[in-house]
Amino acid sequence: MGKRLSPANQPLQGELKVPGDKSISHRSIMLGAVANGTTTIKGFLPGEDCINTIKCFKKLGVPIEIEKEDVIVVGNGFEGLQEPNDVLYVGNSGTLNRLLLGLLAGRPFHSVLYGDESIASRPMDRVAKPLRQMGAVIDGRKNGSYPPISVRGGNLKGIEYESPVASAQVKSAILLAGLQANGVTTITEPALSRDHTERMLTAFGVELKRENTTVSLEGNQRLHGTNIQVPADISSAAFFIVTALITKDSELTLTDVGMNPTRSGIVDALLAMGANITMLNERQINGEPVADLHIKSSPLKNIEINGELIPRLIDEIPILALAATQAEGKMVISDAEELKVKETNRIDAVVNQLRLLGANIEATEDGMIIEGRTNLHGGTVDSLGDHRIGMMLAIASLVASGEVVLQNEGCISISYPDFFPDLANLKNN
Ligand SMILES: O=C(O)C1=C[C@@H](OP(=O)(O)O)[C@@H](O)[C@H](O)C1
Ligand SMILES: C=C(OP(=O)(O)O)C(=O)O
Repeated sequence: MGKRLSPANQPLQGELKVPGDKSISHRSIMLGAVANGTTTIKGFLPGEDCINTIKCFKKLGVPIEIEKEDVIVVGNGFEGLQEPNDVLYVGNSGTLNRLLLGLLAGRPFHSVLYGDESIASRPMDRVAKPLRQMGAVIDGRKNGSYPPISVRGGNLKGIEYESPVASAQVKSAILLAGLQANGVTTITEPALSRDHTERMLTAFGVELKRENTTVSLEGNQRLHGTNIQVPADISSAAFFIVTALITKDSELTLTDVGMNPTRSGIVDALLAMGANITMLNERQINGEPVADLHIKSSPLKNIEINGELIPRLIDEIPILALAATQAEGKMVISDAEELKVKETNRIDAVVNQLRLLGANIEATEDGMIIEGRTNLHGGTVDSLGDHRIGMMLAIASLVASGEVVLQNEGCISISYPDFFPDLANLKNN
């Protein structure tokens, strides 16, 4: 069947606070669970990925309550985690699977992690390899590389690790294991990936050293329960930022958006393309930069997207590709092979689905090339079970000349359960 999206060509007007940051929401449960004392989380994202994080930690014996808008986690240190009686379901979440492996690598018991069809094809060797070097016993499909994956942890020793990929999931998994290891753990990455783990560990009282792309910490440190306020997710905000820019006469304010420099590459890229985006009320919450964004429709010019910018906007590439179809000139995205190991192969998914609407776009080995400015037409497209592809295609329907039918739109609730009602409110203002 699919969801029928009629062409809108209508401005977006008004103010919106998008839901809480997914990366920060996951981490707030994980660190709260292994801290000593109570952690109260405000602005937690109630998307499926983060709900699965809560369920996994409940199975590990951690009391977690949802009280109105707040999530309350009562941690009892790393020792408070108990061997689960059942397998741990990580759903669609790479972040949950990889960070949980890191945490459990330090626990002297057996756990099995499994997820949905997409997770089964996402590589885990990038975390399993360094965690084995630290002393954990990890096995899984295809020679221990793919989920379902099992871990028997304990007795870890610190390592010095040079990661071949700029991945916050790899870095965070190693740091979570390192906290339980004897000695110092150091990780260096080829470019700086999102640093929410480092910032939040500091908020929980952990001491760590950071220099450029290297972070290190001493093992056997304790975390102290704290209060966490989760900023609005810039990755969710990106869908509305781009909509406001590419639809006529739009004017939109997005409040409390997380503007961590390791995440704000999408705003930098759009500003370089000529976007009218103003940052207001810039402030810090729990060591995370936050601002309100004011966005007005703008004529855009395509630029090249590559290098150190890539990890700073990796999840926003699908919506950036849509923006490029509406901008003047050619956008070349390169150095983005990591897109191939997300919820789908996002190079193929973006190219194949946008082509169905008439986009002039082609895949390359490590990215894509988009020729603007194209009049998109209607058609039947598919999220392929990937929430970011689903939202990008829903936004594409707003600038298409005919009806777009979006198949498998249900996955959008993985990161943004109220995406369609929020979009409708901004259109009706
Ligand atoms: O650590 C995190 O919260 C995330 C890290 C990124 O993945 P990688 O670590 O694989 O780059 C990102 O794509 C994902 O959406 C969330
Ligand atoms: C890649 C993503 O998440 P994860 O790796 O946690 O599945 C995403 O949300 O775009």
